[in-house]
Amino acid sequence: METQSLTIRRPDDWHLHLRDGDMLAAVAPYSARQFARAIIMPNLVPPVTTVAAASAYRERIRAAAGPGFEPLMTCYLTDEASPGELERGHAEGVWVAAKLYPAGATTNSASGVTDIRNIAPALERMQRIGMPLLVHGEVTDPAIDIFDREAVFIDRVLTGVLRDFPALKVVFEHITTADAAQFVAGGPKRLAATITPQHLHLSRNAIFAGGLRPHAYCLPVLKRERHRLAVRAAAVSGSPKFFLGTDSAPHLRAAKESGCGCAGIFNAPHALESYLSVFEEEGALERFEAFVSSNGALFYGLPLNEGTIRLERAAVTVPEQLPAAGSTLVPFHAGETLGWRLA
Ligand SMILES: NC(=O)N[C@@H](CC(=O)O)C(=O)O
Ligand SMILES: [Zn+2]
Ligand SMILES: [Zn+2]
Repeated sequence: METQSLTIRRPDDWHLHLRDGDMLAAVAPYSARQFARAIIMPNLVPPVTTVAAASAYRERIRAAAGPGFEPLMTCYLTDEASPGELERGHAEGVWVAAKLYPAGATTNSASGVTDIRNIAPALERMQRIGMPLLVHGEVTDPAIDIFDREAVFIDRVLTGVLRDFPALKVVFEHITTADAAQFVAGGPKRLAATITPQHLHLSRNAIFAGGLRPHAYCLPVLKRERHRLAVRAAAVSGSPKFFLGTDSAPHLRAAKESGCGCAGIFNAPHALESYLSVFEEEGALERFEAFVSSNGALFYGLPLNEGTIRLERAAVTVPEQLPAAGSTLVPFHAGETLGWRLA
């Protein structure tokens, strides 16, 4: 008989953009409704590079999300990243991890790292204190085709980081390729990956389906079908190295539907249901809970959440748009009907 409902430990989101100000106020409740904790991305303008900025941002998030949601803060690494500041923020319980954006790789990455060698002292310190490195894993070399930038990052950067810092914990964020899935699966235990719902549901054809579809544009860009299938297989494999990280990345409608549209998909409103439909299609419902509620916490060395949530079978139509910051956001799956609902 078909499963009608699923009760699981409260899940966490290991990769989330909440932005700030009016946008933060509009989007935080969607995540807080589903997740107990989230790793908060630091790519604000200006980026979150100091303990004081992270601590103040954490308070703004708590206020916007309400009780029962714990923001886990990250430090944005720049060429000038200070080992002392990283260690202090980690020791004070403000920073859980630090994020590497190769300069120019994605939204608000202009202050990112221009050469991995520049952050060697920071990585050395993080390795020593057990602070994970989170990576946007794409090279920025304009000579490299955009669809190959993740695979080339493995060879040009990630392999060297893992070799030179043999105890550093690394999360390869939002993986999109068979190359990345295979690299993580075959790598050491201290290497893991987050997976977004869009990279499980869509191949790059979605960007061009009947016309140009800005709401299917994110970075790393969607890849060809064989990569989507490999990422799906990794997600439902039961391996503890893969876990939920939505990469929900809100940009107002006008910023997406533009002559130079922003990269990012706002998937927070129905994230869990979206992942669940993938696990159901793959016949892997029994592996859903580990992917969404325990693999990430175990990797980070954090306690598992107390309490449970329930998902039930029901047809839910995702709105075409949602209000935010005096304008609108178009959510992932807009206008589609999903088969599950968070009770
Ligand atoms: N994923 C995206 O397409 N965009 C993210 C940045 C990122 O995670 O790379 C954003 O901040 O908008
Ligand atoms: Zn990224
Ligand atoms: Zn992101």
